[in-house]
Amino acid sequence: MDDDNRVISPVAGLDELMTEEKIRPQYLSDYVGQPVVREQMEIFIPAAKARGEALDHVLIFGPPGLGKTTLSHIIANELGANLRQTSGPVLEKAGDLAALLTNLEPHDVLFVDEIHRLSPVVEEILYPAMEDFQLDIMIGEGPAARSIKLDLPPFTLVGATTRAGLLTSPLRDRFGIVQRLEFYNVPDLQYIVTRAAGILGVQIDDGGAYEVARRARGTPRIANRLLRRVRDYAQVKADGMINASIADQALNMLNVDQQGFDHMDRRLLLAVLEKFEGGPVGIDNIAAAIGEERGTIEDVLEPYLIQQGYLMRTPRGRMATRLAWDHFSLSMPDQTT
Ligand SMILES: Nc1ncnc2c1ncn2[C@@H]1O[C@H](COP(=O)(O)OP(=O)(O)OP(=O)(O)O)[C@@H](O)[C@H]1O
Ligand SMILES: [Mg+2]
Repeated sequence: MDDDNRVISPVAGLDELMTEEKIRPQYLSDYVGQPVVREQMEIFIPAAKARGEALDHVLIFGPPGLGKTTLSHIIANELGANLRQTSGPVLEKAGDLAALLTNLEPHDVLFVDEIHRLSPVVEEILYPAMEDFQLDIMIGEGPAARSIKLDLPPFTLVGATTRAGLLTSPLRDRFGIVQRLEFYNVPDLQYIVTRAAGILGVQIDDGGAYEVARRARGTPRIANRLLRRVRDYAQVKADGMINASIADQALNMLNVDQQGFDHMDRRLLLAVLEKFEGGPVGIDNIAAAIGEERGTIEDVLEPYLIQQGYLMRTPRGRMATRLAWDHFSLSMPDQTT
C-alpha cells in the first residue's frame, strides 16, 4: 500500500528496526519529552524497587512511533529486570501465554505490544494472572479435561496500544498505571535528532536539526528517519554536513511540506475540504474517498492533524478547521448560510 512507502509514516519499516535499536534510549534520563510520564515513572519505579515488589502493571498508549516500545524497555532496565516481549496477535492460544507466564522470574517485565489484539481466550487467562499472579488453565480435552491453578511469580505486565479505546474495560481496569504518550514538541525532537546524529556519526548543525524536527510530525521515529534521508541527500549533494538549507531542500524533495505533511495528509485534508465541503463527514466516507483503511486513518493519519488543529472530531464526523482551509489557500464556505 501507498502508506508503507511514506517517508513520514509513523509506522516502522522492517529495515528500520535495526537502526532503531541502536538509537533507542535505555534509561529514563535519555527519554526526552513526555514530562508527565517521566515524572511519574521516576517515582513509581524506585518506590516499587525499594519495597522489593513488582511494579504495578503499566498500560502505555499513543500513536505509532512515539516511544511505547522504548518506554517498556526503559521500565525493565530501570527495574533491573528481564524483559520478555510478545504481542497480541502472536498469542493465539491460551497455552502460548501460559508458557510465557510460567517462565517468568520474579519482578520480570512482560511486554505485550498491540495488547488490544489479544484473543478473548488469551485475555481471560490474563485477568487472574494480572490480579492474583495465578494461572487458571484447562489441561486436556473432553471428559479427561481438568482445570489447574498455578502460582506465578509477581511480574509486571506492560501493555502497549495505539488507542486505549480499543481495550475491553476489564483489561483496562487491571492496569494500575496508565501512561498516555503525547506528540513531541519541536525542541524535544530537535534534541532527539541531535542525539541520534551523534550516535550515527552524522554531522548536523542546530539549524539543520531544527528543520528536521519541525517537519517530523511530532514523532521521534519520523524525526530519526528524516535524519537518515537528509543525511543521504547531504552526502550526495553537499559535503555531508546538514544545515537548515540542506535539510529544507532534502525534505522538499521528499515531499514533506513546511508543516510536516506528506501526500497522505494532504489527500485526507483535501478530501474533507473539497469532496465534503469541510465536513462534518463520517470516517468511513473519508476512508472510501481516499482509499485508505479506517483503522489507518484513526491510528496513523488523523491524530497528528487533530493535535495540530487542522481537523476536529465532532459527534457528526470529522470537520476541517480554518487552519486547513488556509493551508491550501482555499476560502472557507460561509457557515451562516
Ligand atoms: N522519548 C524518546 N526520546 C528519544 N527517542 C525516542 C523517544 N521515544 C521514541 N524514540 C525513538 O523513536 C523510535 C520509535 O519509538 P518506539 O519504537 O518506542 O515507538 P512505538 O510507540 O513503540 O511505535 P509502534 O506503535 O510502531 O510500536 C525509537 O527507536 C527511539 O529511537
Ligand atoms: Mg512499538
